[in-house]
Amino acid sequence: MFCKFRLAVIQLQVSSVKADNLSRARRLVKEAAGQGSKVVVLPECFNSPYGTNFFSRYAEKIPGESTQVLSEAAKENQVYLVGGSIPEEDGGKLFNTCTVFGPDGEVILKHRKIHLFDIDIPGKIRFQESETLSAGNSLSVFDTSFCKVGVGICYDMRFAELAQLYSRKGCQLLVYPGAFNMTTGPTHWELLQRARALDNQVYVATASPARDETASYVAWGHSTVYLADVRQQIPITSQRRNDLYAVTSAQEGSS
Ligand SMILES: NC(=O)CC(=O)C(=O)O
Repeated sequence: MFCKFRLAVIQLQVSSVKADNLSRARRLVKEAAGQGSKVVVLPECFNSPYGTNFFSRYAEKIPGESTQVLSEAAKENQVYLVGGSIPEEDGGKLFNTCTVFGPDGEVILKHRKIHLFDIDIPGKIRFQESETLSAGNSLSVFDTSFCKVGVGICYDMRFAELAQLYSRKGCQLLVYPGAFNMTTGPTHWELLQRARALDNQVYVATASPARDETASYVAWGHSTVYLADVRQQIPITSQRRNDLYAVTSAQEGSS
């Protein structure tokens, strides 16, 4: 089942002042809901600058200050709120974690970034999330009154198998809070979203922090929604040769 609804992606200005980030997010969720949005998506690291030197300083337990704000914003505005991500501290480890809240303000999902962003492009960008973060180990799907949704965070979008598994689980919308940069953004950000949408014939939505040229990590921006609504016309789901190939999850059978 898929019902029509309005989705908002919030390209939030993220500063080094956590309280400002939280109040800005709260105000914009209200504004999006006021315009009829039923599902609202915040960017990766919406409460903290994005950088390995910031994660431990901004990290919180869940539930904590930031998720409390998200819960209240979801409830006050009666929306499903995909709360971007925050640095989470749990058991002495740090994670890059997305929480999702229902219109009643209850948390319905916690997704920890599965694929850590470790890249080294000489002369351009070196970023090693694994220096401070641990990876999550679960696929994350939630139901809304409109459709089923699969969640990944930023680098997770590069892994086609994850999107394929979400699609096979019945997701018609994939959301990726993300923060690509000025090197990978221009070449891959849009291309990856279109690829995930086209391969799986699902909607894909991404929310990025707004670009801030003074930040240590300059986000590419360009939050987007992509649609590949050709399921009937080009029925690749039923044409798939499951007798020849398969994508399986180590969690298969347990979910
Ligand atoms: N920031 C990320 O997790 C991913 C990214 O910027 C990229 O894949 O490029």
